[in-house]
Amino acid sequence: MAKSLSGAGLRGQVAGKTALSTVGKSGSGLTYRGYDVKDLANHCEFEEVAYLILKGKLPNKGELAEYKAKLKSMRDLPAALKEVLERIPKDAHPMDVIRTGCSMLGNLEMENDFSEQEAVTDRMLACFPSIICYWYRFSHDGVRIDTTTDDDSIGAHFLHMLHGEKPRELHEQVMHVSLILYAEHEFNASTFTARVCASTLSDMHSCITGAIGTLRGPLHGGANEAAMEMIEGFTSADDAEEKMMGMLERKEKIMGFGHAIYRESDPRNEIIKGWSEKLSKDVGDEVLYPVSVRCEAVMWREKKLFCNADFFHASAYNFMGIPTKLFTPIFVMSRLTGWAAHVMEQRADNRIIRPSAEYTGEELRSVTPIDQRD
Ligand SMILES: CC(=O)SCCNC(=O)CCNC(=O)[C@H](O)C(C)(C)COP(=O)(O)OP(=O)(O)OC[C@H]1O[C@@H](n2cnc3c(N)ncnc32)[C@H](O)[C@@H]1OP(=O)(O)O
Ligand SMILES: O=C([O-])CC(=O)C(=O)O
Repeated sequence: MAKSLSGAGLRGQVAGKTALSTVGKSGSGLTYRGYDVKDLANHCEFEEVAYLILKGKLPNKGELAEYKAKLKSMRDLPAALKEVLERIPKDAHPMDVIRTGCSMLGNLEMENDFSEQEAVTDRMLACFPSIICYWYRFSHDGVRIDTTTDDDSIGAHFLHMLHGEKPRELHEQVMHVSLILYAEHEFNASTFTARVCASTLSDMHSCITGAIGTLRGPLHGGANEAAMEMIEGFTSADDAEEKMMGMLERKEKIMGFGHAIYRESDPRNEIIKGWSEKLSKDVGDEVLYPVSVRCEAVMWREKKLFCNADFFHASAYNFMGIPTKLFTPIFVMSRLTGWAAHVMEQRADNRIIRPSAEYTGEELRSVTPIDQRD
């Protein structure tokens, strides 16, 4: 019954102001500070877009070089954080690892006051890939990796630490695109979490830790992992169609499809789909990409549901040799920019976020003494 209320999930309600992005407005599907995401994905590196989101303008060459050099210099992890990461078991979920890593960093390098908000954000941007890969390689391969690579970009740094070798140019390029597509998305659930936390005047690490926990769920960022688990169970496009029809008959939710705001398509899909196709050819894949394309066709034909940003990210990441459980942490490495910018925006014009609830419980009643209760 609650779902039929027009306000369920706060859908359609304006919960605050932002100058950071527009989602699903007519004319363009997604813009960051006035730029179409397709334009950004075609022409920019992720670090340019991070700069745009966090500092308000696209950097010129000198500003970008300086920003990248600064981020590069902050990739190493404090010894106490490495110790914590080494104690987290191999079967932990990497989203829990990055959540703990972010929280621990907040203990070691606390944001003392809001004048440090940009500095602590840059530090997180630089070292989140190190946190993920340090834990992953220690727990899975028993090695203590060097997290101070000299790779030019955050995406290349991540792939280098993960695979133990410098990534190919194609893979670095895909990481730029992927991180750009995931960077910012208005008042999605994880960003709203960050803003609620910020509205109490809490610190940046607490806001980001809460947002990571919210992104983890399969209805939000976790959908890229869930989509991968589904498509790798299909042996061919025909097999995918048959099994999906069964899932739809059983009214199962199909991860990587649908959206709370977009009605006809997610503008990020066609971009990542194009790169997934390119990577599929590159690795000589004859199953995963055709399976994914068939899933898209079946969902549209049967339900008018379209792929969201997560669906083709699954195959794209898989073609680059990225383990499925690291998919959502990559989303974190990127969305951190949007989250932090929203925290800064909330702080700049704050009122504590505290909505009201429609009470559906018992009428007022009095306490029965404990020895008289059933
Ligand atoms: C980066 C991101 O976070 S993008 C989102 C990632 N999440 C996923 O891919 C998870 C799968 N998708 C979903 O669960 C939903 O589409 C959400 C959470 C994204 C949006 O939820 P809502 O805003 O409630 O969806 P919406 O109101 O459009 O749903 C309309 C109907 O379509 C159904 N539907 C929506 N998505 C799906 C899906 N993926 N599979 C099957 N049915 C679906 C809903 O169940 C609903 O039917 P009902 O009214 O009979 O319950
Ligand atoms: O906007 C949303 O609800 C979910 C989403 O696509 C995102 O956060 O990228």
